Amino acid sequence: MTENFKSFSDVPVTRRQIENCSFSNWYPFFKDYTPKAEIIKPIPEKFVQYLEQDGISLPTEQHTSSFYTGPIEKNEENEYSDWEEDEEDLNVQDEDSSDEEDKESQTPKLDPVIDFPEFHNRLKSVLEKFGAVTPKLNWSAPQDATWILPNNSMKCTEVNELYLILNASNYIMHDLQYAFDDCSDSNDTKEKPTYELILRKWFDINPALEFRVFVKENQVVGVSQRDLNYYDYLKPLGDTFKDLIDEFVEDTVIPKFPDDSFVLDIYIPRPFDKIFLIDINPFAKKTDPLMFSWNELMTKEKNEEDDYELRLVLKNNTGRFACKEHSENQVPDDVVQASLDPNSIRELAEKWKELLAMQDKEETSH
Ligand SMILES: Nc1ncnc2c1ncn2[C@@H]1O[C@H](COP(=O)(O)OP(=O)(O)OP(=O)(O)O)[C@@H](O)[C@H]1O
Repeated sequence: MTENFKSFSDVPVTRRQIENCSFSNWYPFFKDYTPKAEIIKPIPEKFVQYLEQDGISLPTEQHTSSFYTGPIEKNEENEYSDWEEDEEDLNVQDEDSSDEEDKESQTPKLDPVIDFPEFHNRLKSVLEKFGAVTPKLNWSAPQDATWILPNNSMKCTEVNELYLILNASNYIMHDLQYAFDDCSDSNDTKEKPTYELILRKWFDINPALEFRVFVKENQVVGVSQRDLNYYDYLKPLGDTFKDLIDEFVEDTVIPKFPDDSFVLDIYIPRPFDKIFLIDINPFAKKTDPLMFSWNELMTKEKNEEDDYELRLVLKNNTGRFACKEHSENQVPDDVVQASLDPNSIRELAEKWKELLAMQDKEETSH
């Protein structure tokens, strides 16, 4: 083990390292290995404000979404609600805050067509070119907000879907507000990053064939399955995957990527002869270690055969790792179904209210 990595708390991550993982900084090096993408950089300041504002206001041009029924309000935690109860709750606040809210509600919401029309048209033209896209900002994709789209995925085929999913995501807010929070040199400069929007052409990915590769000081120290479900066909393919990963890291990534420790997200589709690069993350706590722990990765040394572990969910440890990521996505099936149809969402709201009223009655009678 080298002196640089004694224990997990000793791992410094710098602003530069985070910036190196920003999509537009690595994409030009690995274009041949990355699914098609369009980078919009810089994005207009007004669009950043639009993402940060309370609530979602969709463009004033004709709404084409079949599921959009009106404004959706965001609360302080960037969560959404259009229940009346919440509005009533808000009224029981001290005068100052209600004044502030009055002011806020009087502030006109930004509107893409009026406030950033060129950017809005650019989004539409990329959608036309690619057919379907999945968005991300510099580092994060809105994986926590798929519940807001009818297909319950990050696939966007129209511009309103882009606005909805980006606005609903806390992961997107993280990129906007906390990107450099854990950096050892984050206090040196308060300078904000140059924000970018990435529109990746959609393709159907088999999650079983996505892997996360941990590289420490130019050595692969571990590879984890990314989707933590059990797939019986993965184990016999282990050696094939490792050969491809070794070659890709040594011959393609290390010669071009500026840091010597990093984490790759890769995809190895059939017939298992090529690697696609999905993302590069910092070798740091903010990157999910998946089936490893960070302590384990930090202290990992190659074994005698100069080998590392490809960790898979096995039949006998299915329960240990099987969990749904991005738990925000776990909404009741009724809600997902209702989001497909405006009438159903109204019915669901009514039912919900009735249930709450019944519950209230029961509680007061006890
Ligand atoms: N072009 C694409 N088409 C369809 N799905 C995609 C595409 N690119 C990425 N994905 C899916 O989106 C997921 C998230 O993408 P990505 O890793 O870039 O986001 P992220 O926010 O950096 O995630 P994490 O925080 O887990 O690293 C990928 O695991 C993959 O399943």
